[in-house]
Amino acid sequence: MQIQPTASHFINGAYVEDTAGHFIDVVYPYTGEVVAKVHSATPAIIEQAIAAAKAAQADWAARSGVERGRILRRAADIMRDRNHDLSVLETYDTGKPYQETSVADATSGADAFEYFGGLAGALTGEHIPLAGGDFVYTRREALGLCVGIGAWNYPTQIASWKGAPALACGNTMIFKPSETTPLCALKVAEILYEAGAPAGVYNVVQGLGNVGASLITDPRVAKVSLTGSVPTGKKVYASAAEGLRHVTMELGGKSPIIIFDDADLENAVSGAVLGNFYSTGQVCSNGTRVFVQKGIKEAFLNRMSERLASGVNMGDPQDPDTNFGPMVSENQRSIVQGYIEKGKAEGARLVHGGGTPEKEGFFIEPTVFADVTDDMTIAREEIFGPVLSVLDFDTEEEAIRRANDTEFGLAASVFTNDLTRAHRVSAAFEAGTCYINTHNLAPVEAPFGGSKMSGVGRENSKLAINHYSEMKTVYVSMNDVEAPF
Ligand SMILES: NC(=O)c1ccc[n+]([C@@H]2O[C@H](COP(=O)([O-])OP(=O)(O)OC[C@H]3O[C@@H](n4cnc5c(N)ncnc54)[C@H](O)[C@@H]3O)[C@@H](O)[C@H]2O)c1
Ligand SMILES: C[N+](C)(C)CCCC=O
Repeated sequence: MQIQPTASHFINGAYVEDTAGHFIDVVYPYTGEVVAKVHSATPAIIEQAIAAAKAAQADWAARSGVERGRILRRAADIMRDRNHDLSVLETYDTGKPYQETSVADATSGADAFEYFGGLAGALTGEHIPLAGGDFVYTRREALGLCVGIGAWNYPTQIASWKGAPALACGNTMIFKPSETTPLCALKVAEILYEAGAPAGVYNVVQGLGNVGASLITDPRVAKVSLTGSVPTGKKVYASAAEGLRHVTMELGGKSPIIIFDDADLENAVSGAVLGNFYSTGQVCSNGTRVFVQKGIKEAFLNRMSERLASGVNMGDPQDPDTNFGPMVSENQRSIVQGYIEKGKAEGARLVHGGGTPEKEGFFIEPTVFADVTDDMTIAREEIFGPVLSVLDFDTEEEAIRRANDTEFGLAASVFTNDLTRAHRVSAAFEAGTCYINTHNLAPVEAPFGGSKMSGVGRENSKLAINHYSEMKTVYVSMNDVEAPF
């Protein structure tokens, strides 16, 4: 497996380098070793990428949707064929276990290219008949050059979820991965080019926030789509607003899971496991505030502790038997440790985990707190690590009110066997993505995104097309022009 990429950036159909850019170390979270180095983009690299993407856009948009779609579907096939290698790379980049990456990352990227490749040929405007024979038709047109900026938890998926709808609509893209996980997006660019995307259609440049900031203030850029934290989202949104650019903001969360007494306990525990410990808790939509009705609280805590004690296999993430990997970085681990200490200090009851195992890598144990109250720091702030907080409640009204008492609104789920309650609670949730009797599934066919401070716009599904295209109205007169003088 080649970990060091051919060069740091992929621009205009080729790997390019500018060694004047400062080094970014790629650290394998399991060993702490530097496994690759990339150079941050210099102003010359940024200019090269913008010029290439801008120059390629008109020709790409002028091709038929069927042709664009064929290229995207070919890219999906290549991604599936190379799933193993892409998953190994994703594991080096993030530390997530291969057991996860082999089913959730390149496969999710391939789904996006297949889905939006399928839609590309079906993108149309409409015909609107008017009085007197006049009519209007609308043309669905690309926005132009789009910038994608990624977080570090799903580098292949984020590069694909942004690239697929953008390219399907006839836009070109410059994608800047997170500086923590710079490798996977380069493979997405390579595959798209190999699949037939013309040079300049999908480009990748490396760098920290300053590179992202330079990209989105360039007047040639029409749209920015960010996946990242709320503080970054506020800055990027404000900056995009200066140029009235289109935006999609996929930001953080502090999502609730409500478990009623009548829920299937085993399913509820499984949902809370998926919603807290998958990807070692580094998932935006995690349901980290688990509201459990008092009647089943102790049973829930006991079963959760048993499942964690017997089921977690923490270790070498490249070993297919490992199901729990390290945190992405030393820094992220110490942030999470800080929250665990705060939880203890503020009076939450530590039920499971809380420690850092004596082994190499940035590991932290899956951690469960009970008796958490709404005002505790661990119940209010996004931790982005494997820390589950159990809060108990009496009534449905109370659970909904407390679940919604947050600035975030990314996801929410309800576990109950009462059909009408399930739909009532889902309707009451202030969140963009809700689940009944499950958590954290994100098929490409369904819109994904947040409300309140968790985001603007939606990724995936047919809705994403609206976020990467705009309608031009053409009024056609079939009559003489009536004028007052
Ligand atoms: N809603 C979603 O779909 C989703 C998915 C994954 C992660 N996230 C969120 O992402 C966060 C974790 O990721 P992170 O730590 O990489 O987030 P982050 O906000 O620190 O960084 C995200 C990206 O923004 C770039 N950036 C930083 N400052 C910038 C600026 N001023 N201008 C332009 N770009 C800038 C970074 O270099 C990085 O590529 C969490 O809050 C998580 O919830 C959200
Ligand atoms: C597909 N998941 C697991 C819901 C992750 C979506 C991206 C959030 O971090």
